Amino acid sequence: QIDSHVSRPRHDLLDSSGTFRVLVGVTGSVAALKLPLLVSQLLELPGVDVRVVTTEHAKHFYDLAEVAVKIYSDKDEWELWTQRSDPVLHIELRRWADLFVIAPLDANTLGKIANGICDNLLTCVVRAWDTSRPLLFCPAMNTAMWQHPITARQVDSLKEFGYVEIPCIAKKLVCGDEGKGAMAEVSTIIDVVKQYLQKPEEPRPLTL
Ligand SMILES: CC(C)(CO)[C@@H](O)C(=O)NCCC(=O)N/C=C\S
Repeated sequence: QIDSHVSRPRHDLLDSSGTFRVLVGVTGSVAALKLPLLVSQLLELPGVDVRVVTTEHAKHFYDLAEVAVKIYSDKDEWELWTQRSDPVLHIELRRWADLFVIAPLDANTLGKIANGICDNLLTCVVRAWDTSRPLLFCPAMNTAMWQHPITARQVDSLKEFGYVEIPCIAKKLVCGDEGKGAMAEVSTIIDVVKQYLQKPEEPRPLTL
């Protein structure tokens, strides 16, 4: 249980009524090291509640203890659902969230989403996402990966689905390459999220 060894507020999906609910998706780019910063900046926005959904590869890049909100990963899906009457976590998460921001979106998960592959908790939330709600994505990958012709095709696919790109930027990357591929600055991501901060009108049933 990922909560066992860190003392942080035990948030679950029940305690965030009346707020603007932001789900952060994090995938296996080294830019995932920015997750604690992104979460802490989001928590400073008025009335915002945050949950995280992580892929397994992303876990290599951030320190769990530095993230003060609940982080859902693949095993949580299977711990929650053991029999027919149990809730389905990726469906609970798509119902809960008013906005989904995937930061960083690595090359692998970009490819999965562009093709409807849903082989983990994060991609299942995307696959079930209600496109009337904003889904923002922040690509981050090595410059050579960014320049591969398939990248532009897949980014265009996500835009056709109605998802909003927060473009990557040029930087000297951690692997020493210089060029595009770095995740947008956290301050940029926060500025974009702020543009969506009003509650949808219709009341929504709180589940779980
Ligand atoms: C990590 C950070 C944020 C430091 O400024 C920046 O380099 C970045 O966004 N990199 C993401 C690109 C990437 O995944 N490179 C992988 C191999 S070069």
